[in-house]
Amino acid sequence: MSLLIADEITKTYSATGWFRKQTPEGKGVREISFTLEEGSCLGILGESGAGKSTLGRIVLGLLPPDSGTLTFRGIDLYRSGRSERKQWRRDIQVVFQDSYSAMNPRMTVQDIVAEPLRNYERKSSKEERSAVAELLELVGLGADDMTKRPKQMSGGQLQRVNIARAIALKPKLIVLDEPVSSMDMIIQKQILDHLKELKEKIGTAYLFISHDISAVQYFADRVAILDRGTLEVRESFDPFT
Ligand SMILES: Nc1ncnc2c1ncn2[C@@H]1O[C@H](COP(=O)(O)OP(=O)(O)OP(=O)(O)O)[C@@H](O)[C@H]1O
Repeated sequence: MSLLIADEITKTYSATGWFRKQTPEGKGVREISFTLEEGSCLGILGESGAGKSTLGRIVLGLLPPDSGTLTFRGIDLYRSGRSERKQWRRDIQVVFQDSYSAMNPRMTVQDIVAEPLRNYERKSSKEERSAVAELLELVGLGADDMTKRPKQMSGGQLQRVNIARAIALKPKLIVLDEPVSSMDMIIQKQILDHLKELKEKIGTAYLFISHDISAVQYFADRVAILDRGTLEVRESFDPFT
């Protein structure tokens, strides 16, 4: 059974008020279908405005579709009950492009990474500290980074903190929404290599959303092209066809 099945998902935005001129009726995503297997990576490639974030938000449970179904581990997510939704929030995590704005600047790295553990698991402070140290090590940071605050870290380091937080609960799936877009090439490659390594170590699947052909080609097992709201899954991907 596939980990995630999107079946004919449609979400269109109705243009109202000021947006009436800017957003022609019907923008969004239309009849999107794809499957994602456990431990694999599907790249969603699309240019600005293609509907990438819309799709990401639907998968994260933040935006109910108008029609279609999203089945995760055999459960129809948008028609599921409270406890299944809680499990969904735990099993599907996200890493966004803008690592700095995704975190509270007053919190320490330890607090940021420990947040999901505090929400879902009961750990003593000693257990929490060693869990956070282990997570930081997994993403190539050190235990001495624990006491730092976001302002004391580089963009690449902050994105590693975000990744450590995203993997804290050993999710089944991570939505990577342009996770390396704001970084220079060397840091991009480091982060992507680290994410690849984590995929092998913890068996997480990824939905890798990006406008960057080379990053998607380098990182994803399969690629789907999102073009003005419609999705075409390609088994093999040649950017020039
Ligand atoms: N809340 C909204 N109300 C109206 N239209 C919206 C809304 N959100 C997105 N849209 C429109 O839907 C389309 C898809 O937007 P979306 O943000 O999903 O695209 P994207 O591929 O993520 O773009 P980008 O890479 O620029 O972030 C765009 O034309 C956008 O203007």
